[in-house]
Amino acid sequence: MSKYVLSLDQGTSSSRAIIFDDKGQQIAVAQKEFRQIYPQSGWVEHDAQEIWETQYAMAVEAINKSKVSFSAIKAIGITNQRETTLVWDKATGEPIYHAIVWQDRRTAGFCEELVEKGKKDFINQKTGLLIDAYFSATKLKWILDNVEGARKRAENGELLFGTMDTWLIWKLTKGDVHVTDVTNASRTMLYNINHLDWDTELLDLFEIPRQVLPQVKSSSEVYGYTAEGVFEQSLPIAGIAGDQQAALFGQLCTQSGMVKNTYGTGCFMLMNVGEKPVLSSNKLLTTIAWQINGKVNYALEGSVFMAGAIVQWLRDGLQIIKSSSEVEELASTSEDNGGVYVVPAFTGLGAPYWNAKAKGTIFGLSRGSESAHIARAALESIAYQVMDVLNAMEADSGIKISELRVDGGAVVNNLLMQFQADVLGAVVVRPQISETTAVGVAYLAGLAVGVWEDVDEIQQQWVIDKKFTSQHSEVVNENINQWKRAVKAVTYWTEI
Ligand SMILES: Nc1ncnc2c1ncn2[C@@H]1O[C@H](COP(=O)(O)OP(=O)(O)O)[C@@H](O)[C@H]1O
Ligand SMILES: O=P(O)(O)OC[C@H](O)CO
Repeated sequence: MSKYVLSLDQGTSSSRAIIFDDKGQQIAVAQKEFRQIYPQSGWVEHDAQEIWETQYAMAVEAINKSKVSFSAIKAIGITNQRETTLVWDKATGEPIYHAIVWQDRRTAGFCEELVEKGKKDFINQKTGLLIDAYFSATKLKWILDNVEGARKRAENGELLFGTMDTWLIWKLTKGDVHVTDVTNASRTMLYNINHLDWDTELLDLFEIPRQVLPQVKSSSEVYGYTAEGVFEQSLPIAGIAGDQQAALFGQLCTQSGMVKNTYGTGCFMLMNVGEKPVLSSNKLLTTIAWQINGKVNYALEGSVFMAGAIVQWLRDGLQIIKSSSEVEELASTSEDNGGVYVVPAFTGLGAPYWNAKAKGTIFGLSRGSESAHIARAALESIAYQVMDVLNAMEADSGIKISELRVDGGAVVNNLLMQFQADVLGAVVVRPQISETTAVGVAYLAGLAVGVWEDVDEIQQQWVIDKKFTSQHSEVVNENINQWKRAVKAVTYWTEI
């Protein structure tokens, strides 16, 4: 009889639930978007109750759609938007404030102060992270400082902190289990990735009482069981991973030097660097990839803020396409970019630049420029940004990357994938399973309960859909040079 795993994929814009069978095949999926709350410019919040309600409803819907019996579902795996920060009352289960989302910039000023105080290396060596409002620590501090009475209640042990994995498990177990895993902990800026524990000096720096923090577990073990009445039958919760780490696992990048890139709204590239952390000299992050059977794997990570989002802008802002999928056809009507370059720094530039003040810019317009050139330049800009991150990764790791495994909504675009291979001078490989995040955590959960014996067994389930081989040429070299000049010009504009 087949065995099944339920994956809960709690993302930034929607809650999804997917049932996988033991061949890694998707049996049923349910997805629901929830509200994005923008109380002020630069602030982004989620209603944590809505996250729980949508995630729970999707789990029930996916189970019903799958027609799989509860006894055949062997485990639940949870993967989530990372860093998003919630504090709730231990006794009532009520959040004391909305969840502050990873994109929220309200603590940027405090982060600048920390940099000015010379805390950069101190924090980087302990956490692998750069000081930024992106991570949970300053968000948690903000809640304790700004919600009336919160700090006192936290010190009295009345409040709990968690990222979305922790919150969902606490709800699924009706308040019985308060845990997270190493991958999520490694994004808080409170966790020491060398000692694998919350770091006392960091807790002091950010004034965080230890008693609010969840227990940190591996990414693959039974953390607890769903409480009575949640589902028809109690199910073990056996896998947790931040969504980008889950995708790295779902892409079976289990050997040191293997790299995946996810092309969604933004891009997240992760490289498995093995069992020792590698600190970056090129403004990448060091993070924990997973912990299985006591063994920790580390990763280097680079994020690009604007990837698929530039295509959304062509659709909603410029209105030169009606749907994202039309971009490939429009870009293909021109043989080249006609000398047009887009630097999509609409919300600054991410890795490896970390220029928060950069603005989006289009270069090289002429009377002959057409919407096709802009569409092509926009797609090319995604590939150049990924190239910059990959080059930084090669420099940090000392490894020449010859293959990039890709996933995410934009990888259906063959023109983009071919151009990506061309500028990287590497093979771009698109697997058949597109839900790499959800399948990644299904694997982590299934490994813990024996659905799969080991990684070797899972390895065979990763099947290639299409390989894009590099056709690197002089023209591509020239394109890359022009891109570099464009980024320099944007940087100059920012400085002025
Ligand atoms: N054919 C396409 N070419 C390029 N980008 C696309 C295409 N189809 C979808 N996208 C982009 O992919 C993104 C959605 O991917 P998804 O993985 O669902 O993102 P997220 O998880 O960040 O919401 C959108 O930004 C969309 O514009
Ligand atoms: O929910 P996603 O797919 O946009 O991913 C968000 C990342 O985990 C943020 O670090």
